[in-house]
Amino acid sequence: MLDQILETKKEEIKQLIIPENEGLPHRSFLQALAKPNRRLALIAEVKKASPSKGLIKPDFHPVTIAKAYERGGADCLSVLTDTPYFQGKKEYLTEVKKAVNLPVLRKDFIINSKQIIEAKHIGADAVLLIGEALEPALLKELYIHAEEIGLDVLVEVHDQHHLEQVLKVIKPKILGVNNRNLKTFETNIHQLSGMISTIPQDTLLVSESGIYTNNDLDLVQQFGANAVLVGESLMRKEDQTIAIKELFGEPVYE
Ligand SMILES: O=C(O)c1ccccc1NCC(=O)[C@H](O)[C@H](O)COP(=O)(O)O
Repeated sequence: MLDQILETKKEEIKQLIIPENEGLPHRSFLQALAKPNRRLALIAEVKKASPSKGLIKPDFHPVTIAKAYERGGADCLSVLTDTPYFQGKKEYLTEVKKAVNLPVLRKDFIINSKQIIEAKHIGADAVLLIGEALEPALLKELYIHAEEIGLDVLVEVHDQHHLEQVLKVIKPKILGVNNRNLKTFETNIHQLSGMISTIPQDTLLVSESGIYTNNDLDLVQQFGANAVLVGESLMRKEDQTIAIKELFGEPVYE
């Protein structure tokens, strides 16, 4: 699946026209994660559908969801901008950025500098770079480019091998360990546990995917995570503000 997605991205890039606007004022994704509202920082994902789960939220209104996440105390947002596989849109990111005061990550499959420039123009504060999708030299080039134009970068890996490959070329300020294997879709909430000793201590560590319960939060925090990226489990609930409070084990007053 990952290979198929990357082929689609190569085709999209051929057609890509970067909008001629100034972008929107930058908000620091890194600082928001470093000073979280709770014991673990929360990146809440605006996600309509996914290759592994199909349609997650039929009644999908990205701005309403983003505002509910903000009310629930999310520290940052992640917005899917991929259309073919996640039913996301670039416009959703711009609309969300204008509607809330939180930093916003462009969640997509970035393989080319043009997509990074585009991310800035549509209002993103941060971009995702996936270790499994990029040769180390290209990852380094894109990372430097993103930082140069003022974007934060979430560098993601799934396994120890790719972690070591990434650390040979860059020292990411924010590192995500994806509990989901993007080739098989299997999720393993323990994915981070064996990797912590390789991760530089001052790196902000995000546990991503397959997080459903307060026990899951306890577990990834024990493994050393500073933040979590959560999509499906929040999106499946009727009210995303309540969903966040339930995830963090807080009382919900209706
Ligand atoms: O979610 C998928 O099915 C997926 C498939 C192929 C590539 C990437 C995929 N997901 C991207 C993500 O990293 C997640 O959207 C994110 O970590 C949130 O995960 P979850 O809480 O499990 O929705």
